[in-house]
Amino acid sequence: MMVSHMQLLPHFIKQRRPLVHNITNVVVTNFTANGLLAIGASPVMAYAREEVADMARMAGALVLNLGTLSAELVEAAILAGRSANLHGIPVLLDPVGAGATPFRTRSALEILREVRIAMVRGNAAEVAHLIGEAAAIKGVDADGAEEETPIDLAARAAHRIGTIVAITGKEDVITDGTKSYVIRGGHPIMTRVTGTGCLLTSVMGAFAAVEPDLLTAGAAALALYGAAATRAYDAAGFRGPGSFQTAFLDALSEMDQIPVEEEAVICHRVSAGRGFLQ
Ligand SMILES: Nc1ncnc2c1ncn2[C@@H]1O[C@H](COP(=O)(O)OP(=O)(O)OP(=O)(O)O)[C@@H](O)[C@H]1O
Ligand SMILES: Cc1ncsc1CCO
Ligand SMILES: [Mg+2]
Repeated sequence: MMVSHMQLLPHFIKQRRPLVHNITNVVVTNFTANGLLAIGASPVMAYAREEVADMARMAGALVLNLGTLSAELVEAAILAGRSANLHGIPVLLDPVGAGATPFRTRSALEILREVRIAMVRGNAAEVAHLIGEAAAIKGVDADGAEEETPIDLAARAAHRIGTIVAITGKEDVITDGTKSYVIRGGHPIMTRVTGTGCLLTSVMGAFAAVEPDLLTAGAAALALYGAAATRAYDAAGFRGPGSFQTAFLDALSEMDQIPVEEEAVICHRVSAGRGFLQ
């Protein structure tokens, strides 16, 4: 079922054009809107306290991103999140820079307390800080080549926070604490284009809007996003981060025609809450 079912989801997005309400950061706003449009979703950015609850209620998913944080943004995120919770709409959290300042960590934790979050997506450092494990992050070697697969960290976070947790990097992992996927794809050039992580969280929101099994939705989004990035890098005429960003938007618009290799998606089951059996 796995990959073949995942492969259907981009078609559903193009058919249903789900509204994705983003409360996001000023750096990635345009890229996020264009990326969501490319896959066939309907993006909206709305921040005013006066309207966030009404907008969230109409959406297929709500994405909260803490990249350019303020007290007002946290307030709006909580109002929108509570409205989404009330109406059964999945809420995703991108805790950008958690751990970088106390305000960022505190705000992410406050949102996790006040809103029922379905999915958290961040890099390993951000997720580790959310569960107070900053010191436990394994280092990357000098070339950044040997990053540890953070599957156990993701599972601990899923248990402690009580959400699905996705950690991205060289390899992506996603888990609900019981079942997990390790996904290979993408390209290192993605770290040289700002907002590839932020857009990914919003793309996961679009997938969550069309697939009620949120772990499957998240894994499918990671796999197809990575496959689109690989296709973009391979596209003729690639010269650097600028042309990659353009090629990536083009590849995202063809997501429904990009095959995901079976070997790129590995499913594991948690054994007794720690360690994984394939
Ligand atoms: N070394 C790498 N090789 C392949 N893909 C990568 C690599 N690093 C990141 N990616 C991909 O880039 C995307 C963004 O992940 P990343 O972990 O960089 O997010 P992030 O740190 O939140 O980024 P940002 O904050 O800039 O939005 C994911 O699809 C991930 O798979
Ligand atoms: C560069 C930057 N600063 C705050 S948010 C952001 C975009 C990546 O999340
Ligand atoms: Mg990020």
